[in-house]
Amino acid sequence: MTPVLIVLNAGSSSLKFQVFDMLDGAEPRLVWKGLYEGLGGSAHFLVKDAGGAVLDEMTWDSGDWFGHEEALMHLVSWLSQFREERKPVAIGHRVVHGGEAFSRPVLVNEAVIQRLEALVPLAPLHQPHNLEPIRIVHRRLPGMPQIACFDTAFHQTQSEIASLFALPREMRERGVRRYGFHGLSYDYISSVLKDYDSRLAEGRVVVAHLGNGASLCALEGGVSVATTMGFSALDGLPMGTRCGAIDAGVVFFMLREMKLTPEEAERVLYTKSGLLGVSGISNDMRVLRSKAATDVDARRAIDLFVYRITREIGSLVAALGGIDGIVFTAGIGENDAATRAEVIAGLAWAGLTLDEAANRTGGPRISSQSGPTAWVIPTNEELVIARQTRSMLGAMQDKLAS
Ligand SMILES: Nc1ncnc2c1ncn2[C@@H]1O[C@H](COP(=O)(O)OP(=O)(O)O)[C@@H](O)[C@H]1O
Ligand SMILES: CC(=O)OP(=O)(O)O
Ligand SMILES: [Mg+2]
Repeated sequence: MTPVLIVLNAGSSSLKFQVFDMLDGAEPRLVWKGLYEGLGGSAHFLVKDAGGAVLDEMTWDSGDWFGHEEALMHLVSWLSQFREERKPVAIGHRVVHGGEAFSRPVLVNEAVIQRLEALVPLAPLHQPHNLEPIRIVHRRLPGMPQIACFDTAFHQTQSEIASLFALPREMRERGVRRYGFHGLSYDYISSVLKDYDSRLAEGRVVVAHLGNGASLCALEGGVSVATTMGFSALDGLPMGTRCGAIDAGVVFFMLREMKLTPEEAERVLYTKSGLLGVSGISNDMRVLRSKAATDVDARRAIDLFVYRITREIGSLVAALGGIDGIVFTAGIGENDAATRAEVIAGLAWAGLTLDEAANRTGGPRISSQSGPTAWVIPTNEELVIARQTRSMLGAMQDKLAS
C-alpha cells in the first residue's frame, strides 16, 4: 500500500486539494487533483487524475447545506474507495500568514491553531478559511498529522532593513513589519529556475505572481531579498479586488471624513478595490480584456495595473542592483499575453525585449535577443506544500527513531 499526502488549499467558497504518492527518495508524485467550489451554495466537486482526465464529478442542490466540513468529509469518503491501494498519512495545508512565530512548516496542535487564529486580522480574506479545515480535521480525525505551510515563510531570508517599516520601535516589537506572501509560489519558481536557465538560478530575478492576489518578489541566487506585499496581503500591487499600496492617510480620510467604520473601510480596501473598484466591472482580467477596446473604465483599470507593476519592478531592480530575468506566473501571469507584453514594453530601459510569437504561445522564454530574459513558468504551490509536509514527516520519524 502506498502512503499518500493530502494537500489542502482552502478559500472562502472553495476547497482545492491534491493527493500525492509519497515515494522513498523521489519527489512527491501527483495522483489526483480536484476542487469543491460553490461551498455553502450549489456545491460542485470535480477530481482529475495526474494526466488531467476527469475521474469523478458531483453537484449538490443549494437546498442541502454543503460547506467546508461536508466537503472534507466527502473527500475522506471519496478517498476511502482506494483504501486497498493508498493510505493517507498526513495533510499539508496552505496557511497564508505565519506571523513572527512560524518561519517554517509546523506540526499542528491546539496551541498552534490558537496562535494562527490570532493572525486572522492580518489576512482576513484568507486565514479564517485556511484554518477551518485544520480545525475540522483536528476534531474529526484527531490522529491525522497536519502540517501548516506558510506563504510568509519564504521571505525570512530578507534583511532587517527590507522588512522594516519606518514606524516607532514599539510597533516593530509588536510584530508590525513587512512579512511578504505568495511564498509557496515563489519557493516553487525558485526551485525550477535551474531547469530553464542556470544563470537565472544564480542571478537577479523578479518573479511576478499575478493572480487574483498579486505580488512581486526579488530573488537573488534563488532566495527572497524583497517583495511588494508587507504586513498584510493588502500591500503592493493593485489586485483583483484589493487596492495594493496606498497612502495611509486615505484610511484616516475614510474613517474620519467618510465616517466608515474600520470594518467598512477594511471591506472597501480588500473586496471593492483593485481591478474591480477601478473598472466598476469585474475583478477578472478575462472580462476586462474582452471590453478594453471599447470600454474606457476597463482600459483604465488594466493600465493602472500594468503601470503599478512596471513601477514596482523598477523598485525591485534597484533593490537587486540590476536584473538578469523576469518570470510571470499565476492566473494572469500564465495566461494573459497582453499583460506580459505591456509590462515588458515598460521595461525597455532595463534591456528587456519581447519575442511576440513566443509570448502569444506562452513561452516558456518570451524575450528576444541578449540581455535580461523573460519567462512564463506555471506555479505549483501544492507541490511545495507536499515537499514541505513530507520533509516534516521525515524529520518527525527521525526524531522518534533517535
Ligand atoms: N485565460 C486567462 N486570461 C487572462 N486572465 C486570466 C485567465 N485565466 C485566469 N485569469 C486571471 O487569473 C485570476 C485567477 O488567478 P489565480 O492565480 O488562480 O488566483 P487566486 O489563486 O488568487 O484565486 C482571475 O481572476 C483572472 O483575473
Ligand atoms: C496571499 C494572497 O494574496 O493569496 P491569493 O493570491 O491566493 O489571494
Ligand atoms: Mg493563488
